[in-house]
Amino acid sequence: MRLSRDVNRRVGRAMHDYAMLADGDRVLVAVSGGMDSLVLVWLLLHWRKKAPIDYALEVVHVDMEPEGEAPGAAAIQTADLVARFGVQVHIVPALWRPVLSGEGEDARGQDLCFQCARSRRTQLFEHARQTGCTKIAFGHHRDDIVETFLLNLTCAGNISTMSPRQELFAGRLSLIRPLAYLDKSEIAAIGGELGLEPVRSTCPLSERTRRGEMHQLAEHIYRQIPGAKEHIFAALGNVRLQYLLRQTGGRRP
Ligand SMILES: Nc1ncnc2c1ncn2[C@@H]1O[C@H](COP(=O)(O)OP(=O)(O)OP(=O)(O)O)[C@@H](O)[C@H]1O
Repeated sequence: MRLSRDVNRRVGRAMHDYAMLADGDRVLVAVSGGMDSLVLVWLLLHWRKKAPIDYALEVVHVDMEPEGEAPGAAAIQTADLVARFGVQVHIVPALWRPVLSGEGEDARGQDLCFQCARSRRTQLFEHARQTGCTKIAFGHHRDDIVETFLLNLTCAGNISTMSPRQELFAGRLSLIRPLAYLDKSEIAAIGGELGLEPVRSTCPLSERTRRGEMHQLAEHIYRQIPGAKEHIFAALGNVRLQYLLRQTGGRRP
């Protein structure tokens, strides 16, 4: 299958703007079984065929519901889908799994989504270290980047988002997001053309998270203001620090 010229150009621009891949890289690709990360695996394989550089891919799924020592149903489905691209998935059983005791919080009142994502990331970092991968590719896209910005703005009181490339551990590990310039709908269209049926999330909280609320808010803004998504995304790279609240009274925050 071929990508449209526009999609191809934006993937290339994201890769280039953030120097995402280099010759000889070993890249861990984090695949959840959702459409975005499945398309990501396909895209990185497709890109390698025509790029002037070569890189190795280690595709990893953190199994949130293992059946004892064996992989769970969602992990098996994910591995089967990725096997269609001729690639094997390494299934890693989750070290930490949420125990629900109410509205998305554990017995100590901590946010389960946050803990779950943090634990999964830690496992992915460790797997990258063990397999000699210096980059981890995630399936986040432009909608995720805008919605994270809205989340941080409205719920955490800061102006930030997830960067298309983020350096960790003094540069020993980079997180990359090659789909950063694509919309979720464009990724779904690619997945549809590839005949992919994503694995349904079995997380009981997936429908009622703060992120879900940010998605609704973003959709509302886009309906009211044409071009708002493009403007918000552009604004994240066009910060006018002198027009923010920078106290100059000598007081340290
Ligand atoms: N269980 C998992 N194992 C490995 N990687 C994961 C897992 N869950 C999420 N990820 C990675 O984190 C990214 C963001 O996860 P998130 O939960 O927001 O997305 P998703 O809706 O579950 O799936 P997708 O982004 O694949 O459609 C995914 O694109 C994927 O790269």
